[in-house]
Amino acid sequence: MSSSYNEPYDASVLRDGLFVEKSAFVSGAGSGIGRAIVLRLVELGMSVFGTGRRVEMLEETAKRAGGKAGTFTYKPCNVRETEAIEALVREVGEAQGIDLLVNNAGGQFFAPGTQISRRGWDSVIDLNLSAVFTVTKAAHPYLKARRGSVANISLSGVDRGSMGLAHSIAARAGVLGMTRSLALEWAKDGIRLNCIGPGTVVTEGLAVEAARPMLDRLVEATPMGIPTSVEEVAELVAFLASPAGRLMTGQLIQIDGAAHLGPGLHMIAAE
Ligand SMILES: CCCCC/C=C/C(=O)SCCNC(=O)CCNC(=O)[C@H](O)C(C)(C)COP(=O)(O)OP(=O)(O)OC[C@H]1O[C@@H](n2cnc3c(N)ncnc32)[C@H](O)[C@@H]1OP(=O)(O)O
Ligand SMILES: NC(=O)C1=CN([C@@H]2O[C@H](COP(=O)(O)OP(=O)(O)OC[C@H]3O[C@@H](n4cnc5c(N)ncnc54)[C@H](OP(=O)(O)O)[C@@H]3O)[C@@H](O)[C@H]2O)C=CC1
Repeated sequence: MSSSYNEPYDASVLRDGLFVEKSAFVSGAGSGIGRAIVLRLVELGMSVFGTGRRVEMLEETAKRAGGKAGTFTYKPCNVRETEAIEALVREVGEAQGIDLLVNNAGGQFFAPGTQISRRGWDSVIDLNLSAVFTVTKAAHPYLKARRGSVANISLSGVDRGSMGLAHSIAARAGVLGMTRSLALEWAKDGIRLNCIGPGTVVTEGLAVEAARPMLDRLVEATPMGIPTSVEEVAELVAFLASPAGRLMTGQLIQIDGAAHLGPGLHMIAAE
C-alpha cells in the first residue's frame, strides 16, 4: 500500500484557451475536488465564480488561481440557505452568465442506518439533494441563455448502495433521477446535465471522515487499486462542458477504477 495517496498526477489533455469567454458557477470551491475543478477551468481560460461556507478556503483557491488564463471570484454562502443561494446564483448569472454549473458542495457522515437519526437523515438529504435542486433551478434561465451544462458531483456505487451511507446514497440516487428528468425537460433549451461518480478521492474532507486504516480498505476494495485523483475528476468536468460533450446528457459517469463493479466500496461498513 502506498504511503501517500496524493502523488502528483497530470490528467490534463484539453487544449489551452478552450473556455475563453465562458463562465462557471462552482459550489464547494474552497477545497478538495471543487478547488481542483476551479483551478483547471481557470487554466482553460474560464471566468469561474465559487462559493462555500468558509471564506478563508475560498481565498486560498483564489491565491492558487492567480496568474492563470481565466479569473476566479467568490463569495461565501451556505447552499442549504435557500433564499441566499438563489440570490447568489441570480447575482452571478446577471453579472457574467453561466455556461457551466458544478454542484460539488456535499458530504455526509459514515453511520449504519440504525444510527442515523431523522435529523441526521434530513441534514444529508438537504445538503446533497434539495440544495442541488435549488441551485440548479435557480441557474436555469442563465444556462438556457448560454445553452450551458451542469455537472453534479455524485458518488461511485450510487446505483447499487453502500454500507454506512444510506442517507447519502439515497440523496445521490435522487440527484441522478433529477439529472435524468431535467436532461429530458431541458433538452429543448440546449441544456445538458450529467452526474460524475468519483470513487475514493483522498481529499482532506474524506480524511476527516475516514481514518487511515479505513482509507486503505477503501483503496484495496478498488479493483484497480488506486484512488481517484482530484485532477482526473476536474478534467472530466471540463470534458463534459466542452464541445466534445455536446451529446452527452443524463449520464452517470463513474471515475473509480471499477470500484462500482468490484468487491466493493459498498461492502465496507462504517466503523
Ligand atoms: C464509499 C466510500 C467513498 C466515500 C466517498 C465520500 C466521500 C466524501 O463525501 S468526502 C467529503 C467529506 N466531508 C464531509 O462529508 C463532511 C460533510 N458533513 C457535513 O457537512 C455535516 O456533517 C452534515 C451536512 C452531514 C450535517 O451537518 P449539520 O446539519 O450541521 O449537522 P449537525 O451537526 O447539526 O447534526 C445534524 C444531525 O446529524 C447527526 N449526526 C452528525 N454526525 C453524525 C454521525 N457521525 N453519526 C450519527 N449521526 C450524526 C447529529 O447527531 C444530528 O442529529 P440529532 O442528534 O438527531 O440532532
Ligand atoms: N472524497 C471522496 O472520496 C469523494 C467525494 N465525493 C463528493 O465530492 C464532493 C466534494 O468532496 P471533497 O472535495 O472530497 O470534500 P470536501 O469536504 O473537501 O469538499 C466539500 C466542499 O463542500 C463545501 N460545503 C459543504 N457543505 C456546504 C454548504 N452547506 N454550503 C456550501 N458549501 C458547502 C465545503 O466548504 P465549506 O466547508 O467551506 O462550506 C467544501 O469545500 C462532495 O459532494 C463529496 O461528497 C464523491 C465521491 C468520493
